[in-house]
This record gives sequence, C-alpha cells and structure tokens, in this order.
Amino acid sequence: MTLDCISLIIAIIIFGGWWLQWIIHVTAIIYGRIKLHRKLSAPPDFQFPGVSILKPLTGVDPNLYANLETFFHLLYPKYEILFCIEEETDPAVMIVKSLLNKYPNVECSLFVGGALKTTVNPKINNLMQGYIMAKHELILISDSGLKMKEDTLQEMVINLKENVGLVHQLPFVSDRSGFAAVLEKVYFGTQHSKIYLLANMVGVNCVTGMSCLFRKSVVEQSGGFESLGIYLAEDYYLSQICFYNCSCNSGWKVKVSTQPALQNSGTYSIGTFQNRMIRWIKLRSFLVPMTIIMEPLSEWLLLGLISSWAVCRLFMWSPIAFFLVHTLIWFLLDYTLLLTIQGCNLPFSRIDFVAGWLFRECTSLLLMLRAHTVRTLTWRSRQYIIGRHTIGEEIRKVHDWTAV
Ligand SMILES: CCCCCCCC/C=C\CCCCCCCC(=O)N[C@@H](CO)[C@H](O)/C=C/CCCCCCCCCCCCC
Ligand SMILES: O=c1ccn([C@@H]2O[C@H](COP(=O)(O)OP(=O)(O)O[C@H]3OC[C@@H](O)[C@H](O)[C@H]3O)[C@@H](O)[C@H]2O)c(=O)[nH]1
Repeated sequence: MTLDCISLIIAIIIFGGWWLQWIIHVTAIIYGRIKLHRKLSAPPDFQFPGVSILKPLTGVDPNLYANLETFFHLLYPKYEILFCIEEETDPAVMIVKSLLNKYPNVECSLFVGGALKTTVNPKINNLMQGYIMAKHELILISDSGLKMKEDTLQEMVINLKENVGLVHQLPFVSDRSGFAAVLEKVYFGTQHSKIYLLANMVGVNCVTGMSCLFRKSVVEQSGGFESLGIYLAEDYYLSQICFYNCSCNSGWKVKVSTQPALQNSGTYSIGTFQNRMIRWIKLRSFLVPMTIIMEPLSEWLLLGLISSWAVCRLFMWSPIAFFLVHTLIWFLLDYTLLLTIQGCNLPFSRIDFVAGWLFRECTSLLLMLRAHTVRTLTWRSRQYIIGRHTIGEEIRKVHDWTAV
C-alpha cells in the first residue's frame, strides 16, 4: 500500500470519527432534555422504603455545615443518616455533633474509627462501620461535598424500580462564585456530562460514586461491601456488581437520577480541580485502557486539528476555515448542553463561559499527559501505587484535613 493510500484511509477514519462525535454531542443534549429535571411522582399506593444514608467525612470546608444540614430537611418519610469519620481528631466530628444536637428528631449516628484499616480504599474503609450498622435495605452513599434538594431522595427512590439495582446522580456543581467555580461548571456540564449521559443511555458502565442509591442485598450476594475496598475506583465496581449480579437474570439495571448531583464544597480552586481530574483520568485509564487514546481524541482541540487535516486531504477544504466552523459548532453545542444540565439560568455571563470553556479545553490534554506520566495517584492525604482494575497500594500518608 502506498503512503498516499494510507493517508487517505486515515483521513476517512478521522472524518467518520468527527461525524460520530456530533452524533454523540446531539444525542447527549436530547437525552439530557428528556431525562433531567423532570418531576417524578410516585404511584398513589407507593410505600416509600426506609433509606440509610452513609456520609463519609474527611476534614471540614466552609460549606460543610450547610451542606450536611440539607440532609436533615429531606422530604422523605423514613431515613437515617450515618456519619462516618476516620479519626477522632478530625474537626468534622464537632460539626456532626452540633448537627446531632440541633436535630434530635432526625435519626442519625456518628461512627469514628474507619482508621482501623481493613481495606485500601479509604472511603470504603471509612464507611465500613456505618454500612454494617445500616438498618435499611436501601443504602445511599453521599459524598461530603454534596448538598441535596428536599425532594431528591424521594425522586431517586421512585427511579429505583423493581428491576433497578442502583440509581446514581450525574455529577454536577451548585452555583458558586469565582473562576474555579465557572471552570467546574463548564467541565461537568459539557465534556463530562456528554460522555456520562451517553454511556448511561447505551448501558455502558460509567458511574461516579458521589451519590449512589443501591440495594444492600445485591452487594451482599456478590462478595459484600468490603470486597470493593481493594479497588480505588470502588464506584465503578459497585455498579459492575449490578450489571452482572446473577440473582437477576439479565443483571440489575443502573439508572441516572433525574436530578444532577450538586457538589458544593467550600474549598475549590483551579489546582484542586486539576488534581482531581488527573486522579480520575488515571482511574479511567486502568478501568478502560481504551480511554487513553479515545479521551484526547474526543476533545475539541485534538479532534479539530486532525479533522482539519483530514478534510484538507479528502476534499482540499481550507483547514483554517474548517477548524473555525468546527469550533463554533462545538462551542454552541457545549453551551446548549450546559444549559440542559443546569436546568435554569447560569450564574455567570457568556464571557465567563467563553473564558472557562477555553481554559478547560486548552488544558485538558496537558492533564491527560500528566495523568499518564505520573506513577502514583493522590487522593486527599494519601498516595497510592495503582495497578490493573485500579487495585491500589498505599505508599504514603500526609496528615492534612483539607481536600487535595
Ligand atoms: C466512539 C465513542 C468514543 C467515546 C470515547 C469516550 C472517551 C472517554 C472520554 C471522556 C471520559 C469522560 C468520563 C465520564 C465520567 C467518568 C468520571 C470518572 O472518571 N469517575 C471515576 C471516579 O469516580 C470512576 O471511578 C470511574 C467511572 C467509570 C469510568 C468509565 C469510563 C468509560 C467511558 C466510556 C464511554 C463510552 C461511551 C460509549 C458511547 C457509544
Ligand atoms: O481518605 C479518604 C478520602 C475520601 N473520603 C471520602 O470519600 C468521598 C469522596 O472523596 P473526594 O471528594 O475526595 O473525591 P471525589 O469526589 O473525587 O470522589 C469520587 O471519585 C473517586 C471515587 O472512588 C469516589 O467514589 C467518588 O465519589 C468524600 O466523602 C470523602 O470524605 C474518605 O472518607 N477518606
């Protein structure tokens, strides 16, 4: 085969991939519009089952008290909150105790001592005691940085139909001020939600564990909660259990909730966001190695550049004009997707969106490069060596209560 022939084939593949990307983009918008921000109502005779809410806490941030307080105001007939904190000296203990005093009528308990290490995953380790003591069949794991609307739990339970094993919320962020907040909203409302929604629409396992409601019995039949602790991406394997649990012939269904998760940590910065992205990219590369190649190729910049070359090769179109049109359409679809996920007005101007969008798009490839070149993975105060399936080994602990 001649070089000319090879370049022609590559150009055709890239051009095909470019079209596929638009299909994914538009489908995610349509799916988001159909699925999200819908008010679900329970059938008249529906009995809401009890829910045990597990809250893993590590350190405090300026919004922690207010975020946790939203869980005391849920419009739900029967639930308990189980706060889990690794160490007695963590200042989060004081915050939880003051909430316990303020709301004596809400059933809740505090478990301290997840530090008695049995598994490598610090979140599972921290939650173990609470999980064992949870008295309801339905468990909601809800990360420390989340706040919740009054009707969210109700809505998640309504989504947990008979054949559904797990309901999760699409990660999103609440309205906060500053450029880092814009950046987070832009990321979670565009590139992230596009893939997350599409994967869940077609039934590909793509679940982030920040807010997951699941059936305890399903996990117990598949090795138990503790068995997830060997993985650093315990969320992926939690939902994998549902997909492959043999007690339900075709596996349990995994559903996205109609309300996106509202991350509302009071500690946020560009650096925190980027470190977290590096950690997630690294986890993904061990879960689905194909993402190492597919992720950069699904970004505006790289796909735009190689597609401009491809159309020049195929049709002799001007690569610059093509790149500009590609950018304009991508930008408008991203803005439309973000509005869909937000479900109401954005808290920032269009200029802020342009700045956040450009910054994220131009730095994403660097974050991928960084993730694939560092050997270790850092999560809060701990450093790990990570291997196949995200099985980890802790190598260092720096004592610091702030989020890294
Ligand atoms: C021809 C289709 C090309 C699609 C290429 C997709 C490349 C991936 C691009 C971006 C990745 C975005 C990932 C979305 C959310 C993941 C968030 C995350 O990393 N969470 C981790 C931490 O909580 C968690 O442990 C991991 C969860 C699952 C990750 C699985 C990723 C697989 C994505 C595959 C998507 C395929 C879509 C198929 C569409 C036909
Ligand atoms: O050492 C730790 C680290 C974290 N955690 C808890 O785990 C939860 C998630 O931690 P972070 O907010 O740092 O991390 P992320 O939002 O990136 O987590 C997300 O990605 C990694 C997955 O394994 C998690 O399930 C998912 O929630 C928090 O509630 C945190 O308090 C611990 O209990 N101990």
